[in-house]
Order: sequence, then structure tokens, then C-alpha cells
Amino acid sequence: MLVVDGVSKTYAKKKVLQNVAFTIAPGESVGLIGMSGSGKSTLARCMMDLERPDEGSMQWYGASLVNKRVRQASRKSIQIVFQDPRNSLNPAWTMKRSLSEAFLQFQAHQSRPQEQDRVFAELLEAVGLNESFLSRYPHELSTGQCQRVCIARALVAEPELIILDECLSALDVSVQAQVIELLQTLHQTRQVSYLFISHDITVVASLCDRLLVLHEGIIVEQGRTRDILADPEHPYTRSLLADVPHYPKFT
Ligand SMILES: Nc1ncnc2c1ncn2[C@@H]1O[C@H](COP(=O)(O)OP(=O)(O)OP(=O)(O)O)[C@@H](O)[C@H]1O
Repeated sequence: MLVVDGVSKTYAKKKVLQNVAFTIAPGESVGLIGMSGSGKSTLARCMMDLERPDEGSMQWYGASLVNKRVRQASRKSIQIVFQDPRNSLNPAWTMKRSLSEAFLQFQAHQSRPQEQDRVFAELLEAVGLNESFLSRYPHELSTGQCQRVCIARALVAEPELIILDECLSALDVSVQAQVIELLQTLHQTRQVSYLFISHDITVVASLCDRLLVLHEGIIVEQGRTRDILADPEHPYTRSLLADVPHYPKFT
């Protein structure tokens, strides 16, 4: 479905990404782990066409994401959820307005306008909220509820891949656990693929079948989560795991 091959990016002579290569298959949940400044968000921005890689290719079902027409077509299929849900929502808009903008952009051509309310009700239920949230503004929601709305907004497009860029970082630990459970459920019920970006290996490991370990812009290790956790090959991966007090559940 997605093939990233040889992607490099340099800012002011600093190589932020070097020859990054990986794939994501339909329904797969892939974790991208690396410390702050390792290039994770730059990679996400390249995938969303918010940045241009200096080198390399990104193919979506065999067509280059650099091609404008492919890029436009993929906007619906590849969605992103950012770290700070409050900043991702317009403070002057109700939740209904935020969802409506996505609906107009991605669904208006194939759904009747009157279907909008049914779609929103279903999506809010899917993310553990209800219709009463539609009339609320971001300041009337907790940060965790805002993130649920951001996830619902990403789902409006019926994407095949969601990039979750540090989407749990602004949440406290108990709310993180609820959102992880929500993402697991959505993964199972909607067969959506994830690229789950985080610096927290415990969180990534609880959600992802496969891991990419990014260190100073280079993918130093990739493979099945359980294999990497059981037998990390690269010293950087070993150092990440050494910082974890106990391994996630499936080791
Ligand atoms: N637009 C830019 N111009 C110049 N340098 C940039 C730009 N964007 C990112 N960088 C630099 O590229 C490096 C990687 O940044 P990036 O945001 O991709 O890291 P990250 O792994 O996502 O970090 P974090 O986990 O803190 O978000 C950093 O050194 C950053 O300062």
C-alpha cells in the first residue's frame, strides 16, 4: 500500500532523514520510534506533502505521492492526527463545524448532506463520545475528549492509513490508556492501518505489529515488534529498552 524508499531530507546542512525506507501493508499497524529530534515528524510531514524530501520516493499503491494528482487523491486515504488536540481544533468552531469541514472536503461528493448527522453520530459513538458533543467548543472538552474528536475527524474521510504523530503525548497516563484501547478497537473494526509515531516504546509496542527504530534520521532497525523486543539488534534499540522498567505485555 505505502512504499517509502530512500527518503532523505536536509535542513541547513543538517541531515534530518537519511535513506529512510519502509513499507506499510493494508491493515498493518506500524510504530515509528525515536527520541526527540530524530526526524519522526519530518518524515510524517513529508508523507503528508507538508515537506518535500530531497531524495527518495514515496509510493501509494504504486503511484508516486510527489505527483500532484496522486497526492490529491491520497488526501482522503491518508489522514494525520497531531500531538496537541487543542491546537488541532479551531477554538471558534463547535465540534460539529470541525467535523463538517472534513465532511465537506472528503465526503460531500458521495454522501447526501442530510447523511452528515448520521455519519457524525456514528463516528462520535465509535470514539466513545455522543451527539451532545456536537454543539460544544474545544474549551468545553477535556484534552482527551478533544483528541477523540480529532480521531473522529480523521475517520470522516474513511482513510486507509492514519498517521498518529505523538497523539498521546498531551494526555495523562489514564487517558492515554483509554485512547490506546480506542485505537485498538478502531484498528480491528475498521481495518485502518496506522503509522504510530512516538518516543515511548511501551506505548508503541502495545499497539503495533511492526516497529521502525529511527536514530538520528536513520532507520537502524525494523521488524516484528515481538522479535525486536525479545532480541534487539542495534545498540540504540537496546538502550531504549533498557530505559523501560518492564516489557509490554506480549513478550
Ligand atoms: N523546518 C525546519 N527547519 C530547520 N530545521 C528543522 C525544521 N523542522 C525540523 N527541523 C530539525 O530537524 C530535526 C528533526 O526534527 P523533527 O521534528 O522531525 O524531530 P522529532 O523526532 O519529530 O522530534 P520530537 O519528538 O521532539 O517531535 C530537529 O533537529 C529539528 O530542529
